[in-house]
Amino acid sequence: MSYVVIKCGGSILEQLPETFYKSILQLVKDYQLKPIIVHGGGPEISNLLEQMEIETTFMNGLRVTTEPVLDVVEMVLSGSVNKKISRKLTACGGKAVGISGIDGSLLLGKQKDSDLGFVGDILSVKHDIVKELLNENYIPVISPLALDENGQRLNINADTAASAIAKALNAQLWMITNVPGVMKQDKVISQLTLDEVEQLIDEKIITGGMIPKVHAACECIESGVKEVVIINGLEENGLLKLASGKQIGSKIIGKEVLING
Ligand SMILES: Nc1ncnc2c1ncn2[C@@H]1O[C@H](COP(=O)(O)OP(=O)(O)O)[C@@H](O)[C@H]1O
Ligand SMILES: CC(=O)N[C@@H](CCC(=O)OP(=O)(O)O)C(=O)O
Repeated sequence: MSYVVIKCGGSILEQLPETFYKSILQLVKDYQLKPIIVHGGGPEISNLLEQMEIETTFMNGLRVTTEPVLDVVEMVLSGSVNKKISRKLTACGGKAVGISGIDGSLLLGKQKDSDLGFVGDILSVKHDIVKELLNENYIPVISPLALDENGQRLNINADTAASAIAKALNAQLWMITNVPGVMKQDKVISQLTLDEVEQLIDEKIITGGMIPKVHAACECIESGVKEVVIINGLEENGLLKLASGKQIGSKIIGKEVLING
């Protein structure tokens, strides 16, 4: 059994069909994989903030997080979004358990940059709770919050949280989003090296929410994670295609693979 972290982006969550959740269960049954879901919820947070007339801004794809914003982030991520995913997996016959990165002291973070407020980087992952759930055949569904060493809550970008968890478990990382991968001039780039990622950011071809995503992907690859791919959640049987080794979406690789020697 090997682990796979499936990061579900808020950009696509509302549109994921029932077959997506069913295929998560099929990964267990037919491919001997142990899935761990890490989810975002950026658009849902922005919607509620707007309804509450709380202003929200982003810097390089990360939400500037004041105390009132943090309350909404926790409410949306660990509340409605987390429970909705658990409910959908349960409705398909899965054993899902929704937790946040705070539960079981899973994610220890530290404030990233004072300009971003309560936004964190991950210092360590205490994965006991995840392993115990997996051992009992539960599917962990994790929302991206962390505590710092003083017990302060931190808002963690979901790609960053997924990457840290994949690294800690030496799991594959599949990032599910609303685009077919990293795009350049309307075409998907099927393989990208770490250097190419930086170049595309410099050229402003990779922008916004794709920046934390590719950075999280690169960190994983640098620390030895076997496979990191970015795919569209609406790709038909996308998860099963990945499980059977088919090349879809964008794969982040350490260095160029020379096909003919
Ligand atoms: N080069 C690029 N290729 C594909 N998407 C890009 C690129 N640059 C920026 N993006 C944006 O990144 C978005 C995905 O990031 P984000 O909205 O944070 O998604 P998620 O909620 O799934 O994490 C895409 O919808 C697209 O608007
Ligand atoms: C620090 C930071 O930006 N946190 C994100 C957490 C949710 C997230 O990452 O959701 P997506 O995967 O849908 O983008 C936020 O507040 O929107």
